[in-house]
Amino acid sequence: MQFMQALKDRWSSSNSLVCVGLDPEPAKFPRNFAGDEEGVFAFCRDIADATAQYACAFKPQIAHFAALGAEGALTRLIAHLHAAHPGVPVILDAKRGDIGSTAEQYAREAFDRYAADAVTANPYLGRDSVQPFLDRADRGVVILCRTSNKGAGDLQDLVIDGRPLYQHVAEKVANEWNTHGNCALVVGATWPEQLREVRAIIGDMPILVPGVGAQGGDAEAVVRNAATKDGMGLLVSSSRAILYASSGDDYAEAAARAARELRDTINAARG
Ligand SMILES: O=C(O)c1cc(=O)[nH]c(=O)n1[C@@H]1O[C@H](COP(=O)(O)O)[C@@H](O)[C@H]1O
Repeated sequence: MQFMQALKDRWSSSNSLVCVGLDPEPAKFPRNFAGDEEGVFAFCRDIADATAQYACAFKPQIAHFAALGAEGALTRLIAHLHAAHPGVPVILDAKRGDIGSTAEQYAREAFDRYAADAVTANPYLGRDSVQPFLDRADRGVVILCRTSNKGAGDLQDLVIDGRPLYQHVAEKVANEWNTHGNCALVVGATWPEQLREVRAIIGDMPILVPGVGAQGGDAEAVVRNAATKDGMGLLVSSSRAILYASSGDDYAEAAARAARELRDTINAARG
């Protein structure tokens, strides 16, 4: 099924806008998990299985696997997510983008090697650098717009033709790049004002919103500023606050509780 349709179906069936981020850091694992490929896979699998009922999507972060030499765990994890939670789209957070011939390999990596339903992409090399992702009409392309980090404004806020660069990104993606209807944008939860501005530019296009939980973003403000009129349109993503809610034997229950609480906070704000 197409990523966008799968996401819409999942928003409805789960009644949740929570995206569960899977960023393994073995130093934070409960003591019975090793930091090897098997431990990384088993920990992420347990968290995913415990939180799936509260998730509209999963988002594994590729560097957290690759830095450990645990790409095999990432392959196994995504295969497990598809098999055990077939309705939940998987977004590979890789923030790719490069000259066309290299971007083509990145698209193959995300969609064919890892079988992700969507991938995050960096637009700053221009359209041709994300075209191989855009061309895969059945997969999602989640493009950085106004990132959650402190330095986001260093470049993304530079004013060109009277508007900050991130607004140009929003406009270009919505009006020019989204020919297959498979694009979404990334805007950090740490920037509620910019979320409101981006929503005004892009209509109903989905926004991936990292930055709640460990980065301190306000989930209620995210919903108030950026939900679509029908109370959808958002993937509010949290990694560490869910993954490492407890380092004890109750790690899976604690993760489920953290995901449920985030869902409930969001749903209360959706009204
Ligand atoms: O594309 C992303 O997912 C992303 C974009 C952004 O602007 N900020 C951001 O934090 N992320 C990712 O979202 C996750 C946030 O993790 P937590 O702060 O632990 O919830 C990390 O995997 C980041 O790489």
